[in-house]
Amino acid sequence: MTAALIDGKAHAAKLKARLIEETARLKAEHGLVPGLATVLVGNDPASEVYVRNKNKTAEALGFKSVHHHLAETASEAEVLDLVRALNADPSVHGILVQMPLPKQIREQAVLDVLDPAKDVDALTPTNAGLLLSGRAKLVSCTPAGMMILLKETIGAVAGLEALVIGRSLLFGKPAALLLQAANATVTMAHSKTRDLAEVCRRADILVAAIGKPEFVRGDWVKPGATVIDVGINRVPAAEGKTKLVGDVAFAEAVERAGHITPVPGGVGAMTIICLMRNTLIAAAALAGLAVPSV
Ligand SMILES: NC(=O)C1=CN([C@@H]2O[C@H](COP(=O)(O)OP(=O)(O)OC[C@H]3O[C@@H](n4cnc5c(N)ncnc54)[C@H](OP(=O)(O)O)[C@@H]3O)[C@@H](O)[C@H]2O)C=CC1
Ligand SMILES: Nc1nc(=O)c2c([nH]1)NC[C@@H]1CN(c3ccc(C(=O)N[C@@H](CCC(=O)O)C(=O)O)cc3)C=[N+]21
Ligand SMILES: [Mg+2]
Repeated sequence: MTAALIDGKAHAAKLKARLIEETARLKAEHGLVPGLATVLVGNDPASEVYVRNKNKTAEALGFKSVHHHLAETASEAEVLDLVRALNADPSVHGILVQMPLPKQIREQAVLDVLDPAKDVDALTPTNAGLLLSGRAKLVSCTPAGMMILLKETIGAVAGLEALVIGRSLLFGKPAALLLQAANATVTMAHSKTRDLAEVCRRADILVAAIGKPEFVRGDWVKPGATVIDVGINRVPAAEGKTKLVGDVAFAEAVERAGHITPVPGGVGAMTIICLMRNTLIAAAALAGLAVPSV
């Protein structure tokens, strides 16, 4: 059996079209222009590319977009001051602080000052807690993108065995909560999990967010399962070039899975557009308007 590919780009394009319409409506009816501020600390080339793509997409939707780039050596106080200034800026509705941060800066300290109403990554304790309570206003971008792809490709996940490998605040934890809220039977695995291959073989939905290239092998995949590959790993390729691979050995897994997300062009392609959706939702909520159902 060869799996059907889940086309993240196509689903992202559909959501983008709806967001363009809704952004135009907010502007025409309420004079509201959603504003996204991105903060990058340091010079990680991959992070620079992603943050640039976030600003470009914001502009393509008709958002206001501002970028703040701080030096690798920036102090925690500098980052906190910047976040406080963005909290206070009424033209900014979404603030994204690209992770990871240099080691002199505690991520927790940054998330403790970030206004939850502008926390479009949903990383603050308030938004994480609201998700836990089933009352989330802003949902983490990549997990939200995963849920859209699952709904559009396999429909209901109720009663299915879902496995999430990885337990980060950015992906694994919120992804597991969303799957559980959709009535999947959820297992969370991590670096201390014993016999991961056997745990994987039970999963109807196998989600890998590990950060290790092609770690999940094809024979770990239950035949017919839906595989969501969150990993983004740049590895050496032919002729001194590099290429992106996921956390799943795609060529093997595609022979066993029912549906699978490629890397790139899978769930990663949904992340940025879900960030824009959160920025639009945050802008409407901060302006006291009905939250658009996009
Ligand atoms: N496509 C997208 O939009 C996004 C992609 N990513 C990508 O997803 C990947 C994961 O990132 P992120 O969620 O931030 O996770 P982290 O990098 O913060 O953590 C990795 C997780 O994987 C677990 N892990 C590590 N080694 C193993 C192992 N041998 N077996 C089982 N589990 C293991 C860790 O377990 P433990 O907790 O025990 O240490 C940890 O929970 C990265 O490649 C990242 O680039 C992330 C976010 C968005
Ligand atoms: N505060 C914070 N929020 C994040 O959401 C966040 C972060 N920090 N740190 C790093 C990870 C990683 N991440 C990705 C975003 C977009 C793609 C993406 O656009 N992927 C495309 C293109 C990949 C490519 O061609 O390079 C794809 O998979 O098709 C991937 C990964 C967000 N992250
Ligand atoms: Mg740090």
